[in-house]
Amino acid sequence: MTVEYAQRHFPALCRPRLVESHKGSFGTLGVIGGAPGMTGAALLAARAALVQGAGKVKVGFVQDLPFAVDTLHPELMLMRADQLLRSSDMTVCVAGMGMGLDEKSLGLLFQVFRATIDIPLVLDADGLTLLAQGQIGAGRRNRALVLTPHPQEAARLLDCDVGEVQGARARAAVAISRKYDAWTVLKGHKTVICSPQGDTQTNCTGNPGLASGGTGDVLAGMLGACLAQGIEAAQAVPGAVWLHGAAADLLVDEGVGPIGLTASEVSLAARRVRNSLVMTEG
Ligand SMILES: NC(=O)C1=CN([C@@H]2O[C@H](COP(=O)(O)OP(=O)(O)OC[C@H]3O[C@@H](n4cnc5c(N)ncnc54)[C@H](O)[C@@H]3O)[C@@H](O)[C@H]2O)[C@@H](O)CC1
Ligand SMILES: Nc1ncnc2c1ncn2[C@@H]1O[C@H](COP(=O)(O)OP(=O)(O)O)[C@@H](O)[C@H]1O
Repeated sequence: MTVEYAQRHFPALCRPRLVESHKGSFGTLGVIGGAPGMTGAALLAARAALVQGAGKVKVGFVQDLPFAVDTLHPELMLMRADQLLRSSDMTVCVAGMGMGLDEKSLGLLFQVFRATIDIPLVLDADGLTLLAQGQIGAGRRNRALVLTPHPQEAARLLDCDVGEVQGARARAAVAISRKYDAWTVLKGHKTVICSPQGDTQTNCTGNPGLASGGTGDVLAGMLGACLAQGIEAAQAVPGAVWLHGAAADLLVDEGVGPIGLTASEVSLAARRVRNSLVMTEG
């Protein structure tokens, strides 16, 4: 990880906050996910977004409210997914983490696509598995669609074998971007990022400490937060992936992991990395 690399490639991520900024300057992120048994997936994404600088973060659970407040982060606004989808102030949406795969989840995803035509949408996890079923078309959108599959989800999106994805990762990422007219983040060792136009790049940060449940949810939240802060997808997408890996690398350098590294720790370390980029800007 070098500060110079980030400042050269993702200058928008390294900009200091304007002194006259306010919470409205950094967007309102809606996180939709967390069906029963996977409440944590939505919380991980939402908490990651909060500490990555989103102005306000709302969580729409795919279940009745599991609790009235997140005691670790009471800053989060908690509601049911249908309530969040009816609110009009979301400026970016992140959906799919622990969303479930039943009919109710499919119906919700349909509503998510409908409600987000004019705002960026980051789709992860079960959201991708549902999209791969083909009943919902990504459709025409006015703002970015970002798909963040791990190799198994990529194989579902392309209706092929995971071995084929891993055997030609860049080709798989391009195929997903073309099929869905979207940014693709094909996760795993050396994450491949592909623009909707088919241009690929390979991320250079990260380590096997990230191979634990929930780190992908954290990445989705970070991506949403960067987009909510008004950073264009061309920098927000590769920038958030770089930050996420750089956070894990920092933790390993400090002796936290790779064994036993947790997603929550990555989230907090990513805040430190992000601020270190900003503070050292000349
Ligand atoms: N705390 C929580 O509530 C958590 C909930 N989660 C949710 O659990 C649901 C199921 O997600 P899963 O991803 O576990 O299930 P999937 O069935 O989508 O994928 C799991 C399988 O994908 C394959 N795979 C993943 N990464 C790979 C790689 N780099 N190379 C090769 N194969 C790879 C492996 O065979 C793995 O067993 C999602 O909705 C997810 O968001 C997870 O995010 C973990 C944390
Ligand atoms: N060996 C590895 N090297 C680098 N990054 C990894 C490695 N294994 C996993 N990751 C990263 O960790 C995250 C895992 O995401 P995902 O598989 O969706 O997990 P989850 O669904 O449990 O949150 C991705 O960002 C992926 O790129």
